[in-house]
Amino acid sequence: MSELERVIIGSDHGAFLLKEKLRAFIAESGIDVEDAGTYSDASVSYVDYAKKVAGAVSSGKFKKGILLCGTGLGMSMAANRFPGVRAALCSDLFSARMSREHNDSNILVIGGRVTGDILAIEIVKVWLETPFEGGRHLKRIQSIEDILK
Ligand SMILES: O=C(CO)[C@H](O)[C@H](O)[C@H](O)COP(=O)(O)O
Repeated sequence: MSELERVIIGSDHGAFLLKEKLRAFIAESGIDVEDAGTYSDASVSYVDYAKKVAGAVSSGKFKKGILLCGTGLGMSMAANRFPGVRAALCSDLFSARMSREHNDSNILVIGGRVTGDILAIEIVKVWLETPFEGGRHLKRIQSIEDILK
């Protein structure tokens, strides 16, 4: 990993086991990872965990977050309500890389019932390692924030 940063990770029950695997992978990579839950496979609402992780990124406490649920859809919808959050649902390596290079995504979302564990780990690795390109993309991502002004 070239870019050592703190990361906050959260999931609902639909991706609890994947969260445990990704958390271990991130920690083994030497990156400080905070676990926002959930802490078992008991049924919970993804919204509560989206709020924890997206809130922490939106406030600037964490630069990057990872959210996981069954499909990744509910987490994406909830996380992208937070100012400054650019949550990207990725199920392939190209999208993960482009979400960083072009969109400066600050939350990666993966569906644990969609994406296998090995691919999910590769997606996390690419996402954490890929820098934002800036340039022509900067104005575009800034203007996302202007939409609701
Ligand atoms: O994206 C989601 C919600 O929109 C997730 O897939 C949830 O994990 C899923 O809805 C949970 O479903 P369950 O039947 O309650 O396990």
